[in-house]
Amino acid sequence: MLSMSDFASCGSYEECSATADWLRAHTQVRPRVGIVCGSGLGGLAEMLKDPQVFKYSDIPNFPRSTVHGHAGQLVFGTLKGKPCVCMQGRFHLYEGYPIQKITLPMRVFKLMGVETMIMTNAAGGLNQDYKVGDVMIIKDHINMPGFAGISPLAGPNDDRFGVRFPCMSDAYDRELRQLAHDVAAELGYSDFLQEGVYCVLGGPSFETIAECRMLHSLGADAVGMSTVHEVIVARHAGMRCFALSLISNRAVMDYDSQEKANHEEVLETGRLRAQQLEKMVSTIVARLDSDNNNSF
Ligand SMILES: O=P(O)(O)O[C@@H]1C[C@H](O)[C@@H](CO)O1
Ligand code: HPA
Repeated sequence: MLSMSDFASCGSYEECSATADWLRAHTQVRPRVGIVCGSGLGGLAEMLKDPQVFKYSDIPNFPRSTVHGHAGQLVFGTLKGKPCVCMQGRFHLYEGYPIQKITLPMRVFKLMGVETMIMTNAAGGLNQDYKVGDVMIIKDHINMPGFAGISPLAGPNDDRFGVRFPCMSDAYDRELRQLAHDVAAELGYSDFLQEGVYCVLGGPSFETIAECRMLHSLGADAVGMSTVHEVIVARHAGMRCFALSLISNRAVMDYDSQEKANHEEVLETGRLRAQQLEKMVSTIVARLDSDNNNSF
């Protein structure tokens, strides 16, 4: 159980610096790219060469992963020659952590030198054109917990990370999205590639039919329980963000349907698309320097 003072220090500059210092002392890798693996997508971490693996339970100030399909370890290594850090497992609001704790790794990565974040997740498809197994480039989000005042940036702003009122209209980097389209076309993946709006809810219950209908009518193409909080903190700290949703199931929109969302189906879809998703992410990482004028 966290005390009030634990809550106050969650995600603070001092806490994040202590974690970044500890990691720097334990690995030679100075990552420029951070990757977050969604449910069932942990195989992304296994692409890293010369991996150095830290269990979350061994890293100061890191929460533990509690969800099946989230291994709970941080992997440092290189991907296509680029120094990377990969979260093999993320944290979710429904696990009971303060939202600032969920997003602490983003600030730690920033302090370690990460410039580009690539997030992945599993999500329910609301868009009626989407099929299970489609991969959606996130172009924008709807932050439902944010409407209720649940924000990782709530509380005093620390200017060392970013400004009090960060802009979110450019949260998902336009050039990286274009790069993903180009890479998918080259790999022959365009048939299952989509681009759309991701809506985050608190979970852990899946949505009711009425909720799915409402979210769809609001303009959401996919619904999930993660990513957005990480993106908000990463953007606040000035990192570029790119995010992919694997449409692991179709959200139930019809009262006659017998379909029921379940975590096993989510993990199974991850297994089916894992290789292609890994290929797509690694090719994007390989191209980061030449196609996006960044400073590798
Ligand atoms: O971490 P992600 O967003 O991929 O996890 C999704 C949302 C829930 O945690 C879980 C539901 O199956 O998968
Ligand atoms: N709803 C919310 N989160 C999810 C879903 C869903 O249908 N599928 C995977 N994560």
